[in-house]
Amino acid sequence: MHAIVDHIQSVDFNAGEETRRYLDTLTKPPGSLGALEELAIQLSAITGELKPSVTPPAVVVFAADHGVAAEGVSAFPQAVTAQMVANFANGGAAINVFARQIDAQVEIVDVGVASPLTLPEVTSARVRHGTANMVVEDAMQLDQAIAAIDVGIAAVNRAKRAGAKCLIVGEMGIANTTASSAMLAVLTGESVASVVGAGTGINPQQQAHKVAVIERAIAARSANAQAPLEVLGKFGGLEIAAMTGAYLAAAAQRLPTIVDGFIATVAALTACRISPAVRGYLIFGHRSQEPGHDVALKALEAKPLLDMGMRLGEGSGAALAYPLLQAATAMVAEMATFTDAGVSDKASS
Ligand SMILES: Cc1cc2ncn([C@H]3O[C@H](COP(=O)(O)O)[C@@H](O)[C@H]3O)c2cc1C
Ligand SMILES: O=C(O)c1cccnc1
Repeated sequence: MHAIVDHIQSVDFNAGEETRRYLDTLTKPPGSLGALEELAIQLSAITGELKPSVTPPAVVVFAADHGVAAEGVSAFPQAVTAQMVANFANGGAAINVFARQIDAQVEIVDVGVASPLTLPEVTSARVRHGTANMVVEDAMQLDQAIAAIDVGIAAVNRAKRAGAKCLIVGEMGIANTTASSAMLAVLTGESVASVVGAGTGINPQQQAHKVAVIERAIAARSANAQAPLEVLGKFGGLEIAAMTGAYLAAAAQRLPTIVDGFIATVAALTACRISPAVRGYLIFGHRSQEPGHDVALKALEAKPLLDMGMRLGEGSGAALAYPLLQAATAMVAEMATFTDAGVSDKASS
């Protein structure tokens, strides 16, 4: 991890400004393509190129289990994590469908599922068989969090070597909205009640219980909010750590990265707390319905591209946003300039 962190440089703001000036020479009123123009500017700052490509994209989904599931914080049992990994391997999950739609290669990585799994389609990189219950003890040890971060780094390096020009990171792990909510409350100092949501669909009574479970864990663990790795180790998940590593590696590789929903954004916040320069490489795909997502987005000063009322994870919202990145790059590469098209660039007064 440390070698990668040392490698991360700020995005190239000069390349971004060059694209901003070029966009004003294209045959449209200046700024009229709104957020698409900002996206083009960011993609240039990330890659250092005026006309970058984001094709092909790669999807990496990290799966792991959570000891805190034993507290009854999810609407679904822990066994669903492994069952969904098999579903990913068979190509039947939402992320498989959306990945096919955008011609993305998909890698599924088992970084810590609790039960045995032997699926040839799944990369086996298990750091431990699920985390411990954060109410009782630290979810994992610091060296395990770092090992899981390294799993994420390795996966991104593989995607990059395979030719990926854009990264989409997803997760699967029953009870991971509890882990993410605990991390976010500690990292931001916001109240637990303000970041907790229904996750897979618990009722208001179960949600009050989820808040109480997290409050008990936070009181018992006494983490230093200024130490992101410690917060990750005490409350996080192995897949959240791997996602954190993936964002660090993507920044080191100058790979445009689309952040998915709530869990992904908490991992992104963790990566940015480890290395603030990561922020410039991140594009936020959508606004999740999970209430903590707004808190996490605000902490990152991020504005998501889509608002679809989704609350799934897996990288689904990021995959849906990907065509907007393609549109931004096509706009820069293919639109005619005022000079080329013989169109007057003077607004009449
Ligand atoms: C069938 C199914 C597919 C999923 N795909 C993603 N999640 C999402 O739901 C889980 C988080 O919610 P909670 O904290 O309430 O358990 C994660 O696995 C997340 O990826 C799923 C959940 C289920 C049940
Ligand atoms: O936004 C997400 O990532 C999310 C929300 C609820 C359940 N799983 C994931």
